[in-house]
Amino acid sequence: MNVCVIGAGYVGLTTSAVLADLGNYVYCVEKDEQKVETLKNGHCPIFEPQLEPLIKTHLKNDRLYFTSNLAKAINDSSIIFIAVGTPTLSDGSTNLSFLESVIEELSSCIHSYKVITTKSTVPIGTNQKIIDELISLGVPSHLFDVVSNPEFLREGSAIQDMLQPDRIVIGGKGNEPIHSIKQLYEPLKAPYLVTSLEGAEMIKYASNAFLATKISFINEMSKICDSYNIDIEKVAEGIGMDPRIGPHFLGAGLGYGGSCFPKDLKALTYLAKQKQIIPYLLEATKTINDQQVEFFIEKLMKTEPDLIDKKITIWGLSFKPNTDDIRESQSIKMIKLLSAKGYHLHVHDPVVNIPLSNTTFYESLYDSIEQSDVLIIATDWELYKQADWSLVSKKMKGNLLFDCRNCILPETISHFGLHYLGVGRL
Ligand SMILES: NC(=O)c1ccc[n+]([C@@H]2O[C@H](COP(=O)([O-])OP(=O)(O)OC[C@H]3O[C@@H](n4cnc5c(N)ncnc54)[C@H](O)[C@@H]3O)[C@@H](O)[C@H]2O)c1
Ligand SMILES: O=c1ccn([C@@H]2O[C@H](COP(=O)(O)OP(=O)(O)O[C@H]3O[C@H](CO)[C@@H](O)[C@H](O)[C@H]3O)[C@@H](O)[C@H]2O)c(=O)[nH]1
Repeated sequence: MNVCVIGAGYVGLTTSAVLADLGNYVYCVEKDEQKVETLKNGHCPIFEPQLEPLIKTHLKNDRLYFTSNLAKAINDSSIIFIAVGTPTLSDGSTNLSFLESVIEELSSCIHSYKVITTKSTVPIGTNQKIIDELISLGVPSHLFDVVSNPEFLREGSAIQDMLQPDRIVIGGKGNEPIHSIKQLYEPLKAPYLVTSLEGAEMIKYASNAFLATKISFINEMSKICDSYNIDIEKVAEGIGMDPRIGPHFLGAGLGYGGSCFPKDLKALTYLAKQKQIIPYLLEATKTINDQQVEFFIEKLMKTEPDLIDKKITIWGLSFKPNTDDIRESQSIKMIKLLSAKGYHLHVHDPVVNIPLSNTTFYESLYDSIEQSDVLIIATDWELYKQADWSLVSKKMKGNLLFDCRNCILPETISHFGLHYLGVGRL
């Protein structure tokens, strides 16, 4: 099949590479011409495991084209995916300006039947508005159908998530467009859930809200565990053994960041309030997450009150491991708060290197801890979990390891004379 994907971000690039891998011919249309040039040369502008090799393979075998020419891509494709950003506005509502310009551009390019498929996460009612807008811009209704096909990939494992989805949600009206999308994904052998446009939009928000709530729940439990000297990791394991709860997303730590949970929680809260519903649980989830970094800093200050003039090293800048995405990174929030308190920080990250005030960046993991008094792990990269603790303890001046992701076993480091501080951990 010939497919067009609009937007070469995390979702657009993964969708393009995977659809090419499934045997389709894919145009990936991106408005940023510099990005298009980078991609045409086989370089991926983002760090996402497995993505660059897949892009290179399908550029070579002519299944994947990068372009900024929307009209040609639309003319040659029967299915169009929209994967542009839908960021938050200051009142919590969603900035749909990228999507709106795509619809306007599309309206002048549709001359034969197209299935327009929204992968971007959009507020309830947006897909219906796309239909109304295209018609009002003069596109005959028999020349298109609109389908909502929300994306559930996680950064850091995007390719795997898209190749082996837990489910494929398709929202729409009529059999023909839904059948086309099912045909496209047929090789994935995933379970389908077919619903209305609005149902699919809501499933995406409810999924992210539920996962974020699970994280805030375990973070609240970890504070209670902390004050009663109970190991939260055992508690998470114990509750997770109940299949009604499940073991996933019970990792206590600095809280969630990234481009999705914070944004989608705000959007759903806004949507609820638009209908005079007070979303108590969503608000509590956000409040807990917002306080998490301050809670960790207080914990650090209680253990090590005299930190001024001491060398503090922080490992990890990205919002989670295996990505270079720093959107809403809790680690960066922590660095900014500590820096505002007058501390100078020494940081390392395997893929992110951005300028931050009062911060020295190190390329080398072990150089970053030379003569450090405190080492803070803010992102649970495998590299940090596998660190040479004997070397760490030799290089550091002090001995405090503050594990903000509970990703190191306390007994692993205690052999080397390091003092472990986690959350809800003995
Ligand atoms: N990042 C994720 O892990 C993830 C997962 C699931 C769903 N989503 C949702 O998918 C959507 C995209 O997210 P993302 O992280 O990939 O976004 P992103 O910001 O990384 O990328 C969006 C891309 O679209 C391009 N773009 C904007 N307007 C365009 C236009 N008119 N024509 C062509 N290109 C245009 C931008 O230049 C950018 O490269 C969002 O709605 C997001 O909520 C994201
Ligand atoms: O037990 C856990 C699991 C995750 N996190 C944090 O939660 C955030 C989000 O992690 P994750 O969900 O793995 O990454 P995302 O790439 O943001 O993926 C989420 O957001 C995407 C965009 O909507 C969805 O498609 C995915 O299904 C959804 O998991 C990160 O800061 C993690 O550190 C925790 O603190 N504890």
